[in-house]
Amino acid sequence: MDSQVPHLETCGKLLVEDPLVTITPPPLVPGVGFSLAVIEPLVAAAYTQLTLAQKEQYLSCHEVRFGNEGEDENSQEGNIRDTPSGRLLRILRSNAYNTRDGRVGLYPRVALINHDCRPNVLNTDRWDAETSNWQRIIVAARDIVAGEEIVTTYVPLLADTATRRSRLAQYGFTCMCETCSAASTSSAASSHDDAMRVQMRQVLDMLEEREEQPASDLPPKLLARQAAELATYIADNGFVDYAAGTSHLAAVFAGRAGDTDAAAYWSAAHRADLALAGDGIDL
Ligand SMILES: C[S@@+](CC[C@H](N)C(=O)[O-])C[C@H]1O[C@@H](n2cnc3c(N)ncnc32)[C@H](O)[C@@H]1O
Repeated sequence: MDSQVPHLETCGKLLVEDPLVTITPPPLVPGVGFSLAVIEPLVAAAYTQLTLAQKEQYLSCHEVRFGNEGEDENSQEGNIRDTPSGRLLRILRSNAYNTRDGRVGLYPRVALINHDCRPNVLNTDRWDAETSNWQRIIVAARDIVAGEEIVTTYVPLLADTATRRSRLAQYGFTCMCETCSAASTSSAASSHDDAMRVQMRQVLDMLEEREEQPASDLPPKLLARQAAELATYIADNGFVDYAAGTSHLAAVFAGRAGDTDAAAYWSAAHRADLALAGDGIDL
């Protein structure tokens, strides 16, 4: 363990980064994704605007290449050509984040962070009026001991192992984090973990729908209990990407059920979840 690396406490802001490059992608093609052929010249044009040092930073980012991609025109997996702009596009595909205004950005330092299905940081974004950029912010979601790897998630975590792995395939690896490795053993604990993630996703979808369009088919007290269970599950598991949203739902449904104590409790939890990313931004 490296004694020079400090022990990081929950809420510690680890990294704030401006995008090196952003592009506005064409509209998503349903079932296909973004058209790589349209994005390639956009990336190449953005790259030419960079300084030499920035270009080096861009090219230092990890590049995922699938099988014989670039060599075989009939390859089914992305098939980005083996050209300089093809390489730029592959780097963007391997590391980019969507910004909240519909753009796609490359953040080279954030891009160094590996994936884990139980991450230890919140990885979010914030509008920076000074630079007119969506900055990415990395915040410790729990205490992190010196020498422990900082890990984020590349995919939604309220999904079972097979679903998470299939979404991670676009990054060119099979996740073997502790959670996924346990799933390979088909242990009861891991089956339970998978089942809970899926069940909580269903509860989240149901509550989000009912928040928008209240329906009278379920009693308010039952909805409040389910929202509180969901928010507690998210907090207990450290799935901070979902924390602000689920504490908000727990406060809303407690209020609708007339439980003022619970509404106050979850409102305070919601404020704390927002504060984790700083500036009270809504996740
Ligand atoms: C955004 S980059 C992360 C930084 C990269 N490891 C590097 O050294 O620059 C994503 C790539 O890192 C690797 N990676 C990230 N998380 C991983 C994991 N849990 N298991 C195996 N490979 C992983 C994969 O090659 C993936 O395409």
